Amino acid sequence: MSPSFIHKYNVPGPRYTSYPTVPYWDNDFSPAQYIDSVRDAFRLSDEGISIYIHLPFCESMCTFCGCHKRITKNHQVEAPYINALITEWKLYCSLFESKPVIRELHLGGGTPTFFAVKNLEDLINGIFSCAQRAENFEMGFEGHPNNTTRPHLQTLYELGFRRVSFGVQDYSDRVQRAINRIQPFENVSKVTAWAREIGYTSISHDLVFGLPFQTTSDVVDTVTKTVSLLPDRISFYSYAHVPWIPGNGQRGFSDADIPKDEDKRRLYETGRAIFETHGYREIGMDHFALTGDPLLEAAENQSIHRNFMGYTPNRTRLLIGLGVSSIGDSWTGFGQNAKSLEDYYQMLEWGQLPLSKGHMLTKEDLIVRQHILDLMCRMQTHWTDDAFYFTEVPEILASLSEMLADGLVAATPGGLIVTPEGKPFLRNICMAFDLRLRRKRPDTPLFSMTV
Ligand SMILES: C=Cc1c2[nH]c(c1C)Cc1[nH]c(c(CCC(=O)O)c1C)Cc1[nH]c(c(C)c1CCC(=O)O)Cc1[nH]c(c(C)c1C=C)C2
Ligand SMILES: C[C@H]1O[C@@H](n2cnc3c(N)ncnc32)[C@H](O)[C@@H]1O
Ligand code: MET
Ligand code: SF4
Repeated sequence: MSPSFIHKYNVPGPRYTSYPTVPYWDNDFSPAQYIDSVRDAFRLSDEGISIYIHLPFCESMCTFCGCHKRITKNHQVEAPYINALITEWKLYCSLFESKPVIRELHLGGGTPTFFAVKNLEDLINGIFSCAQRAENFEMGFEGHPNNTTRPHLQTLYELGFRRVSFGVQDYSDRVQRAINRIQPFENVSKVTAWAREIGYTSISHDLVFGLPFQTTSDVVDTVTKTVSLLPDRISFYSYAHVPWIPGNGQRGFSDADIPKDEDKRRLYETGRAIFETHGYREIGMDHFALTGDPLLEAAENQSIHRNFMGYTPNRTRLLIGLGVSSIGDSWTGFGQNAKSLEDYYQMLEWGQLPLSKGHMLTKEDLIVRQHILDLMCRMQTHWTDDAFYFTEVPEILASLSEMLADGLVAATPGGLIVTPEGKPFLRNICMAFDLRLRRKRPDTPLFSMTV
């Protein structure tokens, strides 16, 4: 790729797990209105619903991590948190006229495997005390290779989990020291083998490129070790440097230690080349999978979807987020829970859903969201149908003129298609459609860099 493109287009920009992006949500959010939209979405969701459960605790702080977490070695925190999650879920169940059917359930974090097996079992049994599994339900969790035990894997398997993703990040000692995460290959190899023996059908590894001190040879080594374990899926995330997010703990290295621009892009391309040699195919912005993987099939038949959890092969109308900081999505609205444990517990004690902010989508938001989703998931969009046309389309095309001239996007009749050269700049292309960002550029840092 031409370095001049990187210099031209590498700017701060959202990852578009939602539209509008969280910083652009309305300030005057009404929980009651959001709750009504959840009820409406529930009535319409014959495909079943999705649940995301955030388990925020970790024993130690990885200093690259952008997730919402609370560091503690005190495991007394587990039981009250599990009880609160079940209380929250029962509040949702009381909104619905029939027993919820769960199509997809994901445990994320933080570190789900921080919790004792028994507590995770109580959590899942609590959820299914007032819900049932859809015929084609899918359940997955994020496991930390340093603390996932065989009983974790075995018990969760018996409860119906078939997907697991392990945080790997990078195998180099120097990088691991800089991100305060010492994690030998043996640990990853062991948990991967257990998961496979037990019968998990989708084992995924998370890697990150652009970490402090990470070199091309670190990526070669990490990716080579990763493919040797043959995970079904690999996420290869671009390091998001967002040290201004309160409490995220990104520290212990300086800006100068982080690979940038063409150096960072080279790390990605180095990894991609090795994945492709080993039969992995690129999906969307940051995923790879082996042939036959449902995510790859969904990408190929264009049914792939994107939400707060990233890319998914299923599209449900309703996503309920449980736990601190979780985000729910009723398609016409978003709602995010309180970020602090104290506020989260307090609101539940008052018998309220612990929602602290959110956004109801306007007609315009819904159209823009569809375009952004189409670009992120299908690498193209169009407005030939009146329902997808909006008055700013000519203005958006004008603002894309340089990317059109550079061959990163191409015009189609009544639409746009992202070219292979344009894929690294997908976030930039989406930014052209982001009417809320166009109207008000942020005056403080909000987003990580697009490259
Ligand atoms: C799987 C873990 C992660 C989740 N998000 C991130 C990680 C590592 C990192 C991340 N996500 C966003 C940003 C902001 C900057 C950017 O590059 O765009 C970062 C560093 C986007 C984002 N994700 C959530 C919010 C509130 C935002 C900001 C708004 C936006 O850009 O859309 C919430 C969120 N992220 C994750 C989950 C599970 C989640 C919901 C609770 C995953
Ligand atoms: C859930 C996964 O999210 C990824 N992850 C966590 N923090 C960041 C960040 N700042 N930038 C990119 N990816 C990150 C890790 O790979 C983790 O395993
Ligand atoms: N906390 C786990 C890990 O670091 C899961 C991924 S990060 C949210 O491995
Ligand atoms: S990477 Fe995982 S273990 Fe590390 S701080 Fe983030 S959530 Fe916790």
